[in-house]
Amino acid sequence: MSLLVKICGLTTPDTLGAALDAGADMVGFVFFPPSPRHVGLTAARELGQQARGRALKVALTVGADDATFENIVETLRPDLLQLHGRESIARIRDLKQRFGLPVMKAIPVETAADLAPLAGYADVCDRILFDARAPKDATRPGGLGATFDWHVLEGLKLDRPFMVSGGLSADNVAEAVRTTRAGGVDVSSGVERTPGVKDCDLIRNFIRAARAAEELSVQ
Ligand SMILES: O=C(O)c1ccccc1NCC(=O)[C@H](O)[C@H](O)COP(=O)(O)O
Repeated sequence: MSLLVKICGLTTPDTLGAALDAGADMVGFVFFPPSPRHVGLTAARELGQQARGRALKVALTVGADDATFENIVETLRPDLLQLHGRESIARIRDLKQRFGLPVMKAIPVETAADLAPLAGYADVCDRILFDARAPKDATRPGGLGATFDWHVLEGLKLDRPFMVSGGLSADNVAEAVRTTRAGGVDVSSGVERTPGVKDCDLIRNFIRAARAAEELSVQ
């Protein structure tokens, strides 16, 4: 079964090109100013044109308002909206109707109790991303390079495709897929030399390692 591989937090043409050339299925762009990976609208337009037709473009936001989404849709032309804030189910329905785009909701995970809202989100979202819950003092809700206990997802029965993220790297991605049986993997810090600075070789190594783990995914 094929495994979706997402490289998130891309900000430059060369690292985006490395991800595309290495066969990333999804490329993520962060629209959250406190993030070291935040992209402005001019860069979003240029990177979006570079990725068009080569991978799914994912726009990542945190509690964004409609005007922000309108600017992102006009410049990046995303294929998928990834919501990392406290977006309600009603807000997600509204966004899907307003922009006509599929939505992937990020669910922060630390313990099994964090799966409580899952059913409601799975009813309205097209995909689910399980990510490590950020510490209370974090300056952003994701992209922190920390794993969560993947056994929390062991045996999960979900009628929506889901991805696993949080602290993934070429060294642990196979174990993450083996434990969670996720249909996709998502990485940001694990392909960076310093926060926000992606490394082409790390990107290539991660994608190679994820492809090697594909047969472990049952989605
Ligand atoms: O990446 C960010 O800077 C970010 C900022 C605000 C909200 C979410 C963010 N990233 C979300 C992602 O999809 C990351 O790829 C995911 O959290 C995994 O990140 P990492 O642990 O660094 O691989």
